[in-house]
Amino acid sequence: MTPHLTPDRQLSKEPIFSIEFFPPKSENAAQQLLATAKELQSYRPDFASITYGAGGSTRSRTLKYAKCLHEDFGFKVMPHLTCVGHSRDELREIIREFKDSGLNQIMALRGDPPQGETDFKPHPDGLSYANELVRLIREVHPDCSIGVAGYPEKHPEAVSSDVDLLNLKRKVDAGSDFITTQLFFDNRIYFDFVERCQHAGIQIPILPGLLCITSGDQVRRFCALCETDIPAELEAQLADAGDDKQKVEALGAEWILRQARELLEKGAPGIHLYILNKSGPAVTVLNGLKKAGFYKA
Ligand SMILES: NC(=O)C1=CN([C@@H]2O[C@H](COP(=O)(O)OP(=O)(O)OC[C@H]3O[C@@H](n4cnc5c(N)ncnc54)[C@H](O)[C@@H]3O)[C@@H](O)[C@H]2O)C=CC1
Ligand SMILES: Nc1nc(=O)c2c([nH]1)NC[C@@H]1CN(c3ccc(C(=O)N[C@@H](CCC(=O)O)C(=O)O)cc3)CN21
Repeated sequence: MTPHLTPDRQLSKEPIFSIEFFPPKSENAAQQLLATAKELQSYRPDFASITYGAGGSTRSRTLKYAKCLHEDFGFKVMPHLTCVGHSRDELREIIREFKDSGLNQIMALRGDPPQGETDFKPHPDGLSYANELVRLIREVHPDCSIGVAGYPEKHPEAVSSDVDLLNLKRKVDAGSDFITTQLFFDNRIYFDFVERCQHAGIQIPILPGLLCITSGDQVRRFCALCETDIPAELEAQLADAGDDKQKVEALGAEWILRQARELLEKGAPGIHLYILNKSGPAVTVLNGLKKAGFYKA
């Protein structure tokens, strides 16, 4: 099963378009998520994913907002699930909860180490790698569409790109349906990755993940963490814009619109936007893609 395409999009063979939320921690942040969901509803994303942070509180928050986006806004929702801090039995229970809530897509991740820790430590009765989680989801929720993460610039912990690719292949062989990539700002990196995946026998869709930039410091911090390169041209634009939030958001949206246009022109199956619960950049990108003829008005 490929990622869920809305039926009319499938008929018209339009590329996939999906958005990613994170579960809000405050009332203000919750209002922002709701306003963004409302604003993006009319763009009919094929699915909306929602992240899963480390620890117990996120379990209920991810499920709460997954249900809200599904039931109140009609999105097909793909909750993330990570192995962090959970036993196998707990993971089975969460997968069943997703299933019982009508959620039929899951992003299967190992997960980041909790804040303040540098190494991932598996739960004593838990799972160590995402390929094991893919297998567990297949057992508990056989008809689920399963997404996994791919790293065009290599996962920071992997000793080499080749080893990382073999590990991606394990996730594919365990039964995943599609790959969403880690964010990147240089399309050549994506196209090279797709080619390497093809050589490794990976045939499922590879959906490029693009980050909606909202602040220079935030993007630098996050890119340092996941070892994503910021091209010199983008860095120069960010430096030039400094703390001018409007300028940063505009140049960021323009950058990913340009990326998205080229990705789609050259055959990417669609785009996945890391929107950070904000609608502005996504609207700019989607309107730009409509204007370029990739989506119907
Ligand atoms: N929450 C989100 O939206 C996203 C989170 N991430 C984060 O990225 C990190 C990695 O997650 P995943 O990609 O799901 O992890 P993963 O389990 O696929 O890979 C983690 C590391 O272990 C290696 N590895 C994988 N399977 C292995 C195996 N069977 N034997 C030996 N080594 C293996 C990989 O090469 C990689 O270096 C997490 O920190 C995850 O939360 C990544 C993308 C999206
Ligand atoms: N290793 C890893 N962990 C993740 O959770 C993750 C990825 N990679 N890659 C794909 C998406 C992108 N995600 C992101 C990307 C950026 C921020 C970020 O910049 N956060 C801001 C605060 C955002 C806000 O409130 O506006 C920060 O300053 O950390 C967070 C999650 C979550 N995902």
